[in-house]
Parts: sequence; C-alpha cells; structure tokens
Amino acid sequence: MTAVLEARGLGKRYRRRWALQDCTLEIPAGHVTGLVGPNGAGKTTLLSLAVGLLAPTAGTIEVCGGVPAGGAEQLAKVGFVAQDTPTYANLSIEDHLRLGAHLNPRWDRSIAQTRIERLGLDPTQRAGKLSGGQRAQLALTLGLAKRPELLILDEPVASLDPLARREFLQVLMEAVAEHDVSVLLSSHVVSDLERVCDHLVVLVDSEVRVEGEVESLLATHHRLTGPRRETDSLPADQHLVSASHTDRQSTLVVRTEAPILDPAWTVTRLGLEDLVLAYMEVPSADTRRNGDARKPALEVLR
Ligand SMILES: Nc1ncnc2c1ncn2[C@@H]1O[C@H](COP(=O)(O)OP(=O)(O)OP(=O)(O)O)[C@@H](O)[C@H]1O
Repeated sequence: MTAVLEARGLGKRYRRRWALQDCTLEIPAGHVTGLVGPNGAGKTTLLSLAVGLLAPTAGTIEVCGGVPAGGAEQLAKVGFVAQDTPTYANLSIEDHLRLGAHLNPRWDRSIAQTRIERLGLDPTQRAGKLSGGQRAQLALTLGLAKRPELLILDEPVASLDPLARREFLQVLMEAVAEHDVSVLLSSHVVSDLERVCDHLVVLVDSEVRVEGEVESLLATHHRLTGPRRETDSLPADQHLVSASHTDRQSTLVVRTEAPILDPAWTVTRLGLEDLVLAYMEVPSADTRRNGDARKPALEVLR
C-alpha cells in the first residue's frame, strides 16, 4: 500500500495545550479519506501540519513521500483548500485561473476552463460577488487544476447550504473519478463524509480514536442489546467501544472480526454516524487518567 500521508507520534502543542497528540496514521493513496471530529478536535491542526503551514512539536509527518512544504516539487504534489475556501475578492475568476497557471508548474488549463464552463460561471465575475457555493467551487477548481497527487480540503462545505453542499460533493466525486487524485477532507458532519469517503479517520480531543476503510469499519462494528450485564465479561476478541445501561438492559458497541455467538444479545449493524458517535463517547487519554466521563459532541445533520 502506498501512503499519501504517514504520521508517526505526531503532535502539536500551543503553550501547555496539545492541539494534536501522539498521532500515528497511514492514509492510503487512491482513496477519499474523511477526517471527522467535533469542533476543536485538531482537524485543522493535522491538515496544517500536512501542508507545512505548521511545524510539529513532536513526531514526524510525510506527505506524498516528502516533508510538507519541503520545496517547489513538494508544493506541486499537494493541493490545499483552506477552511472557508478563501479567494481574492477583487480578482475575477479568470484572474484566479491566470494566477494558478503562473504559480503551479503542473497547471492544467483545460481542467480549469472546463470546470468553470460546466459550473456555468462567468469568467469575468469578481470572486467577491460569488455566492458561498460558487466560491467553494472556484477554490475546488483551482485545487484540481493544479493536478496534485493529494488534494486536502479543510471543512470545504461547512458554510454551505444543503443544496450547495450536495453540489460541491458531487463535483468532488466526479473529479476524483476523472483525475487520478487522492483526497483528504475534514468535516464535523458525518453525513457529508458518508456520501463521498471510502476511508475514515475519527479525531476527538486531539487524538485519533479509530481509522480504516469505511466498508471494513462497518463490517466489524456491532451494536449488542440484551439483559443488563457487566462489560468485563465480554469475550477477549470483542473490543468494547462504548456501553450504556438501564436498570435491566445493556447496549454495547463492540469491534470484532469474529461472529457474535452469545444468544442473549440482539446484534444490529451500525451506520457510519452511530459508529463515529460511539467513538466520540470514549473518554480521551487525559480524561481517562482523571476518571471523568465525556459526552459526545458531534453535530448530526440529516
Ligand atoms: N493558534 C492557536 N493557538 C492556540 N491554540 C490553538 C491555535 N490553533 C488551534 N488551537 C487549539 O487547538 C485545538 C484544535 O484546534 P483545531 O483548529 O485544529 O480543531 P478543528 O478540529 O479543526 O476544529 P474546527 O472544526 O472548529 O475547525 C483547539 O482546542 C484550538 O483551540
């Protein structure tokens, strides 16, 4: 497996607070990877480390086989659409495309022009006059026309309405199918990622809680419901993710490769959102040490 991003013990600290801690990850090439977590989880920090806008406090990170921002060749390999899809308000769409061509050695003029035409945008329009959705589409066009190996997008749809969100993700999916590009995008809305991602990283409280191929995560996680019992009686091959109890009933989320044979349990499959929420209930290493419980804090949109 070729990795587009490899982090080993990666961490970033601001004064005494870790924004990202002990992050070890391998994100495979040829996938659309979703980075999901609540506000303040460390998503922007991880993505900023990946593009070299931040330097690690601890550990190492390699992107497309190189050190982030380690020279012109590395910069050409990685496209980045920052949070809120920034553009230059006073420049027209065609000015943005000219700038892109000037700054990027692998710039593909025909990708840029075709996308602007397909979107029905007027090339003479100033970016400041575009709607949020159109501005996001312009930023995506710039990122794709750069022909990067890896395109990184930080919360690209966060400020868009549901229709513009859907259109943006649709264009992204088409682009991934047409061009040979790996994508890493962050969101705090699981349903957005569910539509487009085949690989997932869940980040909560500056820690990676779980990562893997969506299909395999869905196949190995189960919700067990049955008469109340203590969780320490589970078989060794069942890894407990979360547990809740009433007086008479226990509901567990477990991860296991093996079949669940205990007839006392009713076993149901989890959707991606429930899977992510289960990991968000897991206390962070800090709170585990302090013995506090944590509540999930994920925004759920349907
Ligand atoms: N420049 C900074 N100085 C101090 N603390 C920071 C700085 N940037 C981020 N942090 C802190 O690091 C933590 C992680 O922030 P980060 O922006 O990476 O989270 P995020 O998951 O991207 O959140 P959001 O979804 O709100 O964008 C937060 O607690 C944040 O307050």
